[in-house]
Amino acid sequence: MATAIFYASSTGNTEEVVDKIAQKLEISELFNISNNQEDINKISEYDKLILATSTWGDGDLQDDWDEIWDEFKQIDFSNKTVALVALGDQDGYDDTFVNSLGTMYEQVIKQGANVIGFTSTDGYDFEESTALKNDQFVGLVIDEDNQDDLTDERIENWTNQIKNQII
Ligand SMILES: Cc1cc2nc3c(=O)[nH]c(=O)nc-3n(C[C@H](O)[C@H](O)[C@H](O)COP(=O)(O)O)c2cc1C
Repeated sequence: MATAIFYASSTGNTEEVVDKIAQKLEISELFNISNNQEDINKISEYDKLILATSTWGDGDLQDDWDEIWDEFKQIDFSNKTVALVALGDQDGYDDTFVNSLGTMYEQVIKQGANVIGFTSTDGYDFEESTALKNDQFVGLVIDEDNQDDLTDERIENWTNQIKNQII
């Protein structure tokens, strides 16, 4: 079965990152839930998924994810392999850095997901984040506000890391 990416983006940063990931992994099934929140219902049709969000407010999920969150919580993720991506700003929000990733991770594992694609915190500088497990980020973390020069390399490394499990 094909792999799909579901994402939402307020100012376009996550969208840009998702487009690059899709290109690297040759994934053509992309669903922007900022355009159509109903698309969330299609998650059940895939057993391999990449979910991407940015972080807003005080470590919150991006607004469109937030709006469908009650529905999202009902999705059964058992037998699904999931890789997570989050965008944040480690300088401006160093005590809630990519907390949206932590929120998404906790929810999908509660619903039975096999989450892959953890990454090192080397090269990031922040005080606190809920997106950590055993000192690793529970997905790919991108900071377009402070480290956009590292984005392509981070995407390259991460897509190579997950390729065999997600495609
Ligand atoms: C008002 C506001 C609140 C934010 N809150 C957080 C936050 O709590 N933690 C974090 O890591 N990033 C935070 N960010 C940074 C965004 O997640 C970041 O700019 C991201 O690249 C936006 O992606 P998008 O355009 O796809 O929505 C915030 C940005 C703004 C403008």
